[in-house]
Amino acid sequence: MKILNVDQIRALDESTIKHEPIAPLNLMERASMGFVNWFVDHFPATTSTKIFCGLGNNGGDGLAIARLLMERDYPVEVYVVRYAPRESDDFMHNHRRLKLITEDVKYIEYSRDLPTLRHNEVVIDAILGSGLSRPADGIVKATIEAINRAPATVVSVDIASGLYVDQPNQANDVIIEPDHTVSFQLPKLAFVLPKNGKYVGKWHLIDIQLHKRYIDIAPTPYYYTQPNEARLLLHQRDRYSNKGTFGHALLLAGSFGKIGAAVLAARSCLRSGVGLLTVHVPQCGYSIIQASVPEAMCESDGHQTVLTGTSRVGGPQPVTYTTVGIGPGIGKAPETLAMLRDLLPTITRPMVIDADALNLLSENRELYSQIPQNSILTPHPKEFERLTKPWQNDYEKLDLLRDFAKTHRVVVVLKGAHSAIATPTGDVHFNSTGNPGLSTGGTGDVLTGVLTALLAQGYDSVEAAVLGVYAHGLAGDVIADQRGPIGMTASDVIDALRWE
Ligand SMILES: NC(=O)C1=CN([C@@H]2O[C@H](COP(=O)(O)OP(=O)(O)OC[C@H]3O[C@@H](n4cnc5c(N)ncnc54)[C@H](OP(=O)(O)O)[C@@H]3O)[C@@H](O)[C@H]2O)[C@H](O)CC1
Ligand SMILES: [K+]
Repeated sequence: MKILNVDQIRALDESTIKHEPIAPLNLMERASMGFVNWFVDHFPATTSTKIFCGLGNNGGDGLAIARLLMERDYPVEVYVVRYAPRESDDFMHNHRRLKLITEDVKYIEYSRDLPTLRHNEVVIDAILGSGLSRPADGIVKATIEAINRAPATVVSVDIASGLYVDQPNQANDVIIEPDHTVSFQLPKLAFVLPKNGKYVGKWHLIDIQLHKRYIDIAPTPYYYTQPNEARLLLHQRDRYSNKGTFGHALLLAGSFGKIGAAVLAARSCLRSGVGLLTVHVPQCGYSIIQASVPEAMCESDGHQTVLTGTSRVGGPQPVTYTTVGIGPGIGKAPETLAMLRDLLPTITRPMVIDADALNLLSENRELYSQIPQNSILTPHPKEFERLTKPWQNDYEKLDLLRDFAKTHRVVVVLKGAHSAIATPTGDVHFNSTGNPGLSTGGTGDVLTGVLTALLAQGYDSVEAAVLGVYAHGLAGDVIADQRGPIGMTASDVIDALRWE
């Protein structure tokens, strides 16, 4: 699913109005009706509801929503925040329509006009929407602050008032902190950026049948992975296939005290459909791998505690493997760096690079040019900062991410809420699965195993990253549904992986 910028969202509205065709007011009615249907599903008709409206079309939505909820007998109070002398046409029209059914519309011009908000009430925030052009100040700011202070449940229409759709807010901007955002048709970039979490809450999309053709041809680098899109990426297995069909992966993982990382990556690699797996670990890990991952072959390194790449016991060279994954638990010993230096030029196919392998790269940036094209790198934000440089906000981080992927012609999976997958062409796919339960040791090792398995099976790097990250998050969601996110382990995630 595409994520469009604010100008495109405006043009999409206009295109819908022109091509459907539909009057702007009727489009507003359709959007408001969609919101109300969502609201009715979530809050009973006894819910005391206060709607705060601005003077633009977001406020127009709020007035239409007020009328539609009153028609359904919700106890609704309407407040118009009068911050300017100007009102949009569709605001005015909905204002007139509302006045036909109630005289009781209140106006907020000064702080003393603000009502008291109680915990058992719901506030609908329709003050400012995608038309935000400057920080909230004056009475708008005071109203937002009062809503944020209140114990009431808050639902924002389209986007939290004060939050920009696709550009950074300043640190001292005053922004609604909603429990829910109910938006129209497509996600907004602001929704998928981790730092905006409290300004978005849970977000929901209402299909208001905006012009499909416009969406189809609109250029954008940003995508949000939908379940059906992920499912379409899945390769179907041929009945006549054999284990050779699904590749032979080599995982270079583990060091003394961190052999568990190798075990987790190996198990998830096998659970993700690899044909054959060889795990290369320091000597101290040999028996552990043999005993705990019997399906894998094991190669012992010449070194007791760290990877050096020497003395592989009868193992073929990396070049003969379909795919190599490196990083989980390897540490940063000088011998391991030397191994990485020797290894990179010998690998011609995309590989998976994670954890301390990324840290070794960031400390030896001359190696960037040796990374095989289309490799998948899986940094968490701190690792990504080491690979690049610090950023001021999520938008700057996104630029760095796209730049890095383009410059080095790699796929970068920046892990976090809505993991962002940047491609060598500069596109970014935001993941739609996963939950805070995944923030626990070992889940990154599991992801490395998953991605290594997908590359070994012949998925291209972008598809492998989009599908693998989606499936990994979905496994976390399945566990969270069953028994909550707290206490989830990386091993649980492996067990919950599904490829169907
Ligand atoms: N397809 C859809 O998504 C649909 C969306 N709809 C709704 O329409 C709004 C967008 O409406 P718009 O009128 O463009 O924008 P706003 O309601 O956000 O407000 C614009 C006015 O507010 C002024 N403004 C901007 N920033 C501030 C501020 N900080 N303080 C005070 N006033 C502000 C702005 O002034 P300018 O000087 O910039 O012109 C405007 O006067 C969208 O969010 C949806 O809710 C439609 O209902 C249908 C489909
Ligand atoms: K709003």
